[in-house]
Amino acid sequence: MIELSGVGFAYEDAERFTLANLDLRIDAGTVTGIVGASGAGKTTLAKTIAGFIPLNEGGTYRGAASVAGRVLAEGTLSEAAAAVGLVTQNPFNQISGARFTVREELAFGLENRSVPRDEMERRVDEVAARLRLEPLLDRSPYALSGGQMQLVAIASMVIMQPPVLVMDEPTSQLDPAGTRLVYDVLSTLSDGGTTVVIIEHKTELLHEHCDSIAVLAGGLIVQHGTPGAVLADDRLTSWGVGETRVTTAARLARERGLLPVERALPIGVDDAVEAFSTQTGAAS
Ligand SMILES: Nc1ncnc2c1ncn2[C@@H]1O[C@H](COP(=O)(O)OP(=O)(O)OP(=O)(O)O)[C@@H](O)[C@H]1O
Repeated sequence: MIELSGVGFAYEDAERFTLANLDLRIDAGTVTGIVGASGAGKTTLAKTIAGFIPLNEGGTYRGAASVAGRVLAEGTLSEAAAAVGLVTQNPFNQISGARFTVREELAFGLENRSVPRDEMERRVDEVAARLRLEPLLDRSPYALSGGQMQLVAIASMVIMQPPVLVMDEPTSQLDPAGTRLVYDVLSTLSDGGTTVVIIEHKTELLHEHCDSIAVLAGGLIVQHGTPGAVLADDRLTSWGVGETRVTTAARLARERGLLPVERALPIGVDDAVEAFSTQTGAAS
């Protein structure tokens, strides 16, 4: 379980706290989406869950953040990295720079943990198959497209099998097929007990794949609940979060009297079909 209690953080020389007295509980083995306006502090929250804040970032920190009962701030950065894998927003920065091929890059973290060679090779093959990286294994990590680099950055974190995986906009450079691949891998990992936290602007994806969604605004978690409850919340756009296209269409339909005002707005296609079928049935 991830538990943040009264967490506040102000970057060095910043005029205000980016995170202000923030509380958040995330159950183990779930997939949780974090949403919020640009600049709301989502990346800062991701770094806090991973222990990078305060361990590797100057500034003013308060409160307590724990993962599986351990306060990461009380240990070392490498202990924190073993507990929480963080896939950062820019995959280029995540490439070690110490290895010549994607295969070696994927094995890099395992080498540092002295994982036996045969197990290392098995895990490289497994993650490469999962994320369709086989054709890239002998290429230089720097000779990849942005999307390919993003998949390698994700794979190099997934291969470490951390109990918690935090991903900061992991599909920002991926096409729909790559995006689906990543979300399928995340679902499989969470089925296996991994806790996944994902920062993502595409609310359709969060609706499909998350157990819960938390909204960050004004340095606080202002709403946390099921995707259905959060994405249908009338305050969503005022928090700078985009509703799904289905919800937008349903809202227009409601304004034109095609859906009753008391009915919760649908979020996904299946809910919409049900909402409009019921409506048609009631009207006939
Ligand atoms: N290293 C830093 N030093 C000083 N201020 C920072 C630093 N990183 C972020 N900030 C500030 O903290 C605030 C939150 O930034 P953060 O990147 O966490 O937001 P975000 O919600 O992830 O934004 P986006 O959706 O645009 O990625 C912003 O005002 C930003 O300018």
